[in-house]
Amino acid sequence: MTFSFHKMHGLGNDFIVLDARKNPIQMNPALAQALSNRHTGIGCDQLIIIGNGKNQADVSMEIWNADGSEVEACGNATRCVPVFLGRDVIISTAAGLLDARLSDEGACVDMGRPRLSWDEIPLAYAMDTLSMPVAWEDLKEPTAVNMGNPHVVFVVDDVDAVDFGRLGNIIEHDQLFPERINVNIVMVTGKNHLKMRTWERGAGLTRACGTGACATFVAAKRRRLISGKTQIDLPGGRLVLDENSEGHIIMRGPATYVFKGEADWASFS
Ligand SMILES: N[C@H](CCC[C@H](N)C(=O)O)C(=O)O
Repeated sequence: MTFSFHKMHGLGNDFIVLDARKNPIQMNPALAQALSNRHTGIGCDQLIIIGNGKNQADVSMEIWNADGSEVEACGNATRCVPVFLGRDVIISTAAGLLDARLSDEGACVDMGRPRLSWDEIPLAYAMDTLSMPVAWEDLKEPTAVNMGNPHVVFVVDDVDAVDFGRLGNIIEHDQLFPERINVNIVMVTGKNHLKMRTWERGAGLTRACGTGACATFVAAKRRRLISGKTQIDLPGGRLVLDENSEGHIIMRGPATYVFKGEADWASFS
């Protein structure tokens, strides 16, 4: 039985997009992992399933990491949905309703309000989340932010000098994080200008992480490293972050449609 898929990416954070609005798809961890595998499958950082929305949502969005874990939010994929559909949309996700609109650079999305208390991240026990009293070698005193998914943000002098492939993996799986964690490192490169990298929960080092950029913006603002609209440079390119009058995080940036493909479900069982 064959199916169509669409390859898209947000600054190189790449996705397999499945349109399940006419034919519902029952995804599971093993199948998500098989489809995401870059050697034996189609290959992606995350698998995105677009379904029919209900109530005020135009569509629903399911997000599966390459390791097969289903997660609550994906900023770069949220920008891809209006580009895929060719119109502005309200998207229902496990993290709530998201407003995603086409824009000159690709898309502009309202990623909602960050959650900042230790039990909303979540952490395994109570702790100040602005400057957490913890360290992993030279990465210390991070800020924790939940953007629908959990993040920690470390401020460093040089993001390119960090052994991030090793440390990111260690931190992701630390028992302080009962749901694991996305790990971000950031440096200030100018007034309201940051440079960052992300080790993603369930996907490892990626070219960009949209919710990571949102969490990093929130952390930098809380630490008074920036004030107002901010440009953030990620390995795959640039995002523009701001906060609206309701405290929602607004993210603008590219979203790219690459190609449509056909495959057979039997190849991934
Ligand atoms: N790895 C993330 C999900 C994908 C987020 C990222 N690709 C983005 O653009 O926000 C997690 O496990 O929470």
